[in-house]
Amino acid sequence: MSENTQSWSASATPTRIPVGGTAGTAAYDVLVGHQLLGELPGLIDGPAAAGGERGRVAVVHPEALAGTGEAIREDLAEQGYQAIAVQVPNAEEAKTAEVAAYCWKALGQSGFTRSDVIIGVGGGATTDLAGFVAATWLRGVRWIAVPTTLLGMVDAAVGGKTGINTAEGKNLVGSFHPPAGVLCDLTALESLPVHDYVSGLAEVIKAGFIADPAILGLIEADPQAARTPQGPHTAELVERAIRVKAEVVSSDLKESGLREILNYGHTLAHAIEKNERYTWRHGAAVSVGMAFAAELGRLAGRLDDATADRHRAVLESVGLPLTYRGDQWPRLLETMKVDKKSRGDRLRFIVLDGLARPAVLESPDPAVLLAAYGEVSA
Ligand SMILES: NC(=O)c1ccc[n+]([C@@H]2O[C@H](COP(=O)([O-])OP(=O)(O)OC[C@H]3O[C@@H](n4cnc5c(N)ncnc54)[C@H](O)[C@@H]3O)[C@@H](O)[C@H]2O)c1
Ligand SMILES: O=C(O)C(=O)C[C@@H](O)[C@H](O)[C@H](O)COP(=O)(O)O
Ligand SMILES: [Zn+2]
Repeated sequence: MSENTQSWSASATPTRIPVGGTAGTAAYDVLVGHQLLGELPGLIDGPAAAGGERGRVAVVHPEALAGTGEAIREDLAEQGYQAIAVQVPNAEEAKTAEVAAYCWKALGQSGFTRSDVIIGVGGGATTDLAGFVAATWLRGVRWIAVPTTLLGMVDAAVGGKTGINTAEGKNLVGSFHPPAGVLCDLTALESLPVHDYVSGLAEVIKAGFIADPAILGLIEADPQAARTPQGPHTAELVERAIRVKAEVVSSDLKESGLREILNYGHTLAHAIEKNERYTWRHGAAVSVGMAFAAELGRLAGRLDDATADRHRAVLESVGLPLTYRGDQWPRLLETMKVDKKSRGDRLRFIVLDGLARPAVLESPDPAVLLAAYGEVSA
């Protein structure tokens, strides 16, 4: 499907979800609506703008959004910015040290200074990369996220976790570097292939299990409708999931405690992604990871059967996977040991003590881990 180039014309009032500044970082808003690109100059110039000379802007976008990236660059150039477009590979192929170095080169060659701004336009892979490049260039320049996937809007673009993968694991190199603003134009979702849209639903469902069960009710009421951006509850699902994330990261930007709940299902998910050389969509891996975490919670005596079973039902109803290769357990276990939640030799998982009651499970019995994996093995 061809991309759906976003428009600059005046918008109906968007929903504005505030994200509080912590750890010395500035607060910002996540806007959800349509035709939001008119907000860009205000965000680029920042609160201290004196109406003077307009600086440099780099629009980082994936191949799939070449038209959108160029349209944004042209519009910014017409408004007086020295705008460059930096095209990067689609999906996880962009989250590498080589692609980050390519972006640094583009910034260096255009004379990018500390008052200049990066705009990441694309899915979570693109905004993770663009944010990481912003965090590292000159030790940190401002950046704006324009997420164009469901997953990017509800999760990746919000909260300032930026980074790239290495051969040893997912997101192993990165920085906490919040954006100056996030523009979620729901129109962009219309060109997203269905499997990418459904992948994003995994993070929406995660937000439902860890904090906002109303999300689960909206999806369970009509799972087929939830699979498309035309569904009746799309805006509400997007906004509810963003509010869950915004509330968590507003109080714990650097993951010293509460923020770990956003990693529900991710310990196994990241191991699967690495095992598949990052060819699986993140949301698909998170789906299997949540099915596993539910079994782990149940077998550890923490989670009731009804809530554990509800994971399988709701994930399956929208077409997300529940199983992974049984013979891969030893490799997955090795990879999970370098998960960022691990401390020394102690594996740590997020489990549920009940619906919307996330908690940490420390050093689970290896037999329980294996039994939980048995429940999601194909
Ligand atoms: N930083 C965080 O807090 C955080 C949170 C969740 C996920 N993530 C990361 O996000 C990434 C996954 O993001 P994703 O699911 O958005 O996938 P993605 O960024 O890989 O995008 C999926 C595909 O869709 C294309 N695409 C993007 N927008 C499109 C559009 N509107 N129309 C057509 N095609 C479009 C992309 O080019 C890509 O090929 C993973 O790397 C994951 O680790 C980060
Ligand atoms: O924002 C967070 O914190 C999350 O854990 C959200 C996750 O959905 C996301 O995939 C994140 O990138 C995982 O972070 P990591 O620190 O485990 O790499
Ligand atoms: Zn995730």
